[in-house]
Amino acid sequence: MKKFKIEDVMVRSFTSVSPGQSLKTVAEIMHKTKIEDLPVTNDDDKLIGVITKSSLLWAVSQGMSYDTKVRDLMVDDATNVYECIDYENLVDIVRTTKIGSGIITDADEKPKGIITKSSFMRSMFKKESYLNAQLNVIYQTMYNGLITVDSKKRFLGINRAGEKILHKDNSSLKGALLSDFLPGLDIDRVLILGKSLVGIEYFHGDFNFLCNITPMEENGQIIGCVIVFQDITDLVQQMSELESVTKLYRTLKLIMDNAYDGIVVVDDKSYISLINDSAAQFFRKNEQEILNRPVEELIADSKVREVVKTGVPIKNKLQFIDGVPYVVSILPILRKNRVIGAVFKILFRHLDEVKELAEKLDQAGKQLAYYKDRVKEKKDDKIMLDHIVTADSAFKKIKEEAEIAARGASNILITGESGTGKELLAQAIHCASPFAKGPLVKVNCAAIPENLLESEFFGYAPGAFTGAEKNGKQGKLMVAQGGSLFLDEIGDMSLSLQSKLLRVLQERSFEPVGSNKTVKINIRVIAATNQNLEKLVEDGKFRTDLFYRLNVVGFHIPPLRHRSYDVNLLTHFFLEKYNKIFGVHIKKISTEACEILHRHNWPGNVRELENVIERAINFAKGDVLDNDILPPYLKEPNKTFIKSSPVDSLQNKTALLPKKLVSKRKQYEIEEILAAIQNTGGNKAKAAKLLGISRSWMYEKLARFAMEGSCPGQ
Ligand SMILES: Nc1ncnc2c1ncn2[C@@H]1O[C@H](COP(=O)(O)OP(=O)(O)OP(=O)(O)O)[C@@H](O)[C@H]1O
Repeated sequence: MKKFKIEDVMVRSFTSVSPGQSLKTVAEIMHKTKIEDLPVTNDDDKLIGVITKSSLLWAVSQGMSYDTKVRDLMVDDATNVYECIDYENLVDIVRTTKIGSGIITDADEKPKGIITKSSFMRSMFKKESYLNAQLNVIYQTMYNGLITVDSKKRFLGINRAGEKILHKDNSSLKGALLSDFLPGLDIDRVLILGKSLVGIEYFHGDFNFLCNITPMEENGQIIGCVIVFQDITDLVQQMSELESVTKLYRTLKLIMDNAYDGIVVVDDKSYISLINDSAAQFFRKNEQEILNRPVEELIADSKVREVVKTGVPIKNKLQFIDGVPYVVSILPILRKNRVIGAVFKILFRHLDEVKELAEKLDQAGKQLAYYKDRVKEKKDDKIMLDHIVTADSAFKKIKEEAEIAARGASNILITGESGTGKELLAQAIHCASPFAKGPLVKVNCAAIPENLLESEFFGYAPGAFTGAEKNGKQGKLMVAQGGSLFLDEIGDMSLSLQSKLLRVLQERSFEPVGSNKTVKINIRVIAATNQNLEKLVEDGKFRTDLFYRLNVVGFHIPPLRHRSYDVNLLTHFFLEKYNKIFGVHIKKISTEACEILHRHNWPGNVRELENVIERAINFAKGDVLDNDILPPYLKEPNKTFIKSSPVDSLQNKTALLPKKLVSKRKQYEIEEILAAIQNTGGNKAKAAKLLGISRSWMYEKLARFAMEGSCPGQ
């Protein structure tokens, strides 16, 4: 603040008078200078008194002569003020002096200036407006909001920050009561007791404020209060975010510390930012000594830095640490496509343990398939032949024949690659048959653990062997009584069980394990396999007599790649099915996506197509299924023709002869294109649509076939 200076207050140009001068001279000087109190000095110019206007007027009123001397009227106990007086003392003097002015003297008591009440007031006004301006700047540039209200809680003023926070301006608040704009803010204690309130939390709508409320006093009276407030909504939000980040960090650390494997996390500069207990123990380091150190100080020749640089993950690679092989993975941490760190994971289990685990997993997988089948058996959804979707003439014929065959009781053998719909056909045959009143019991000959196969089939008598259930167990043959027994993967059945099954089929009866009671059966057997049973017979792995017993009626379902009509039809069928399941509305498939689906070889047949559509619907945005959401392997051009299911040996043979395969495939394709053109009355655009391919692609194919001369009738 500006320092008080007496020169700013005093009048400098004045005239001193001597004791011998007359009243007339004094009156003339007063009139000229407009100063009503003049210093009286002696011959040494020292102040000896003051002659005032009021004493002059008094002399005139008494009829005194104008020649009366100053010494007769002057006040000699004049208030003189030293120039180095401070502000408070000066205020005192001005307040108490009788004369109404003060003479400022220097150290030699010589007058230097005069302070009159009016000059003092002027300087006070100046000072006040200066202070006001200063206050206003502080108050307006404050980050916090500030509101003043009077003792009746009426609005007095608000600063700019306050206006912004409350979204109200000064003029709109004029005349308002505090309860109008900050309802519920209690300031009574401040106004009544004169006590300040600090750190009051106040909620207003969606906002949180922190307030300090201070009383304003004048002469011991509370005349209102000042409310300083800060919007802490963001702060509260940030605090809660910080709290959740801390919680997340603790959870992450807990999970990491409890993980069996060693985990090291690095930042974008490959400095260690996190390490779990297992890894710290493994590297025999203390967490604190390794945090924020370059990763190489912990793992000498790891590729962590490389992963951080390239963003390319390294998965399940063998790395020797202290001469021991470990499986490690290094995965980049990405944020908005930028690598911001990496996770190094070391699998502590020894590799032979991993192998053992993989075997166990495989076993568990088989068991899972087995139990899944058992659960499926419980479902009594009826599958009719109409549920089998096909536009393929060969498959349509199979459906017709299956309907006729279903009416009888002959055993049926269904062959075809994996995923072509063998089980679906078996279910439909069962449902269309007189055995439909009974159950359809499935036995996956490849999934039942070898040691359980016999008891699963024939069941066992009570107490048949140690560990057996007390009351014995019904075998599948018994459960299937009056219905159908679906023997899936029959090609995987052991030779010993094959003989037992043959006996059952011949005698239509069997004996449960550990029992000598013969049970008569009335079942229809439907067997299925994706293996070439004839070849297995040739190799002595499958009994000839059983083969003929089962193959009384035989159906071979063609692979999907030979049913390109079906690709389009099934695609739309699954689209509709998964639209319903997922509650989405993917209306169509882009032409590019259709072409990709058409070009693919479908080694996994309908199951693969169903999985592709299910997955695509999961990823689809909008209402069109586009090629970008199809799995990348479908778009790799060379793979589609090479891929062939290893299961059908006939197909395997053709797969080994690419030329033959290609020409056979071409033959199929051209036949389908021509059939489509015929079905659409020669309309090629419609034919392409029916096939789910673009017109240009169809023309291109026709032209190519015509050139190669492979087009029948062209
Ligand atoms: N023509 C079809 N119409 C509708 N769905 C089909 C068709 N063919 C197969 N599917 C579906 O494809 C999946 C695989 O079919 P399924 O299990 O019958 O094949 P599979 O030949 O028995 O296979 P695997 O030999 O591997 O047991 C099932 O979900 C089935 O419903």
